[in-house]
Amino acid sequence: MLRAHAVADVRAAEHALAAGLPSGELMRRAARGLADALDHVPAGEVLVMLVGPGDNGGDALYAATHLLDGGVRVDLCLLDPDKAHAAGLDAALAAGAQVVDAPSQQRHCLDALFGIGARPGLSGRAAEWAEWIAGTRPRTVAVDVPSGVDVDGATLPTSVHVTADATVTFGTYKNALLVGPAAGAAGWGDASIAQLVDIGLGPHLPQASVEAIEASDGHLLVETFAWLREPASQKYSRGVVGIAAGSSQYAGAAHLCVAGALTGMAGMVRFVGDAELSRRVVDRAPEVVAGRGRVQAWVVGPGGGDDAEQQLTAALDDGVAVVVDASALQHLPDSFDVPALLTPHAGELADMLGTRRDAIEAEPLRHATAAAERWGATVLLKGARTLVATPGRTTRVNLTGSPWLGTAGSGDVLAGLAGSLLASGADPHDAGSIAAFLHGAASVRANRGGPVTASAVAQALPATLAAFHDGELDDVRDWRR
Ligand SMILES: NC(=O)C1=CN([C@@H]2O[C@H](COP(=O)(O)OP(=O)(O)OC[C@H]3O[C@@H](n4cnc5c(N)ncnc54)[C@H](OP(=O)(O)O)[C@@H]3O)[C@@H](O)[C@H]2O)[C@@H](O)CC1
Ligand SMILES: Nc1ncnc2c1ncn2[C@@H]1O[C@H](COP(=O)(O)OP(=O)(O)O)[C@@H](O)[C@H]1O
Repeated sequence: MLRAHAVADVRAAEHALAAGLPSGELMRRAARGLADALDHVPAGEVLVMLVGPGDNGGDALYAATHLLDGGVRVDLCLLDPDKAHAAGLDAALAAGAQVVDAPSQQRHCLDALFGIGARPGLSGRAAEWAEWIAGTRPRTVAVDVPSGVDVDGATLPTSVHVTADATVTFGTYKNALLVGPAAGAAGWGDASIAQLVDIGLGPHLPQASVEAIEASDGHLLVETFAWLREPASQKYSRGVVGIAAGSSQYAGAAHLCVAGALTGMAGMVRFVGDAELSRRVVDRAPEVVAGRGRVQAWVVGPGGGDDAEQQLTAALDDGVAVVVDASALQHLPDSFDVPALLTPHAGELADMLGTRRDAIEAEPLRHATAAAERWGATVLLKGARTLVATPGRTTRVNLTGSPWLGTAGSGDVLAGLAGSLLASGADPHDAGSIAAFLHGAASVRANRGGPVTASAVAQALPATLAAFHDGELDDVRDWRR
């Protein structure tokens, strides 16, 4: 599991660690790691460092000494020369760095304006320099976090911020490096995710503020699904998932939701719907059993028509876990007596909370968490960085997939898959986050770097699940801006 921590927790851990170390040791470790991460800058090339007034600037100044040793030329733009880290500046100047007024033609840039001490938004010369980066597009690495973003809230300011090509962070990830929209400024392009320099904070860090499942976390499956440890498992001990999806207008949603459910962990899929749709679903997927019966979880709403409300009421009356998707989200009860996983996209969450879609997209972490508290349920907010929030649990962010996954019907596959995991013994938090992980991973494996259909994602899911279980997944993270 990859973990991010809140700024206050990072600071507390830093103090605890630093107390047992020689003065300045943590900054030395950070600077060494930062210099190593800048090995793409060739000897003889000029790197311009934008240096702020705090320790973030200090990291860069000490890193400059290593880079200068290796033959890189370093220009320093000091935001406030009187406040720059004094010992770091002396060391950088002694090693051969030169101070310049402003960045100009350099092709490599280091953003060391502000780190975790940052207030969101830039003004004055910091803003001018961020605009220079945006206009000139040198290859830019941010130190710890891109300057100007909201580090804990993972939002972008209305004013200017730095957009980096990559970020080198220290000790642990920060929310803004994993969660959108801020993570977009940290360079979730080529580098895909910030590079983490281990400075020894680990033993001093408390519970994470945000976490992400990784390709190496296949053990989660065995931990979550008890029947996997039981050779005598049969279809009913694996669990039965009921699907109430599709309508005359959106018949495809029924097929896609069923396809997602069939690829999950459950032993059987039931489908309820009108007679004609049921016949078509079973024609396409003869494994499916049509009609009501005992299930361990329901999926209600994908492509649902006018009867979504009645289907949700019937599912809730069953007293088993439920995935509530799409049109069923318009008929939520005030609270849930059963384990519930709500799977809105930003527009649907906006309707649920009585706000606008752009407000959700600007602050997905806050809104997903607020909705989870409001309904006492797990909220899986779909998007480029899908979030899974549950009261009392560490919010999970999904890092797999690519923008190609934003294709009609892929949400229906996800809802079916999540329902299957729920029926098979996962709680809503694990069901939602493991489903989002597998769904994104399957889309990349189905066609890395190109378009996928929702059906192709469903087809890729079984082998993706097996590879995850066996610890054989390749890199399935978002791979391109
Ligand atoms: N934690 C760790 O384990 C380790 C941390 N390390 C490093 O330390 C970094 C944190 O350093 P830091 O605390 O000195 O804060 P930093 O972000 O450099 O800047 C604070 C200064 O900037 C100012 N300022 C802020 N925002 C502003 C804005 N928008 N516009 C204008 N001004 C603004 C702010 O002003 P104030 O808010 O006080 O008015 C203050 O003067 C951390 O990110 C990492 O790189 C490593 O060395 C090793 C281990
Ligand atoms: N830019 C993106 N990168 C990765 N995944 C994305 C992106 N955009 C959308 N997705 C994913 O695609 C799926 C779309 O679901 P949804 O909006 O419900 O579509 P539909 O209703 O057509 O099924 C979600 O799983 C979402 O997280």
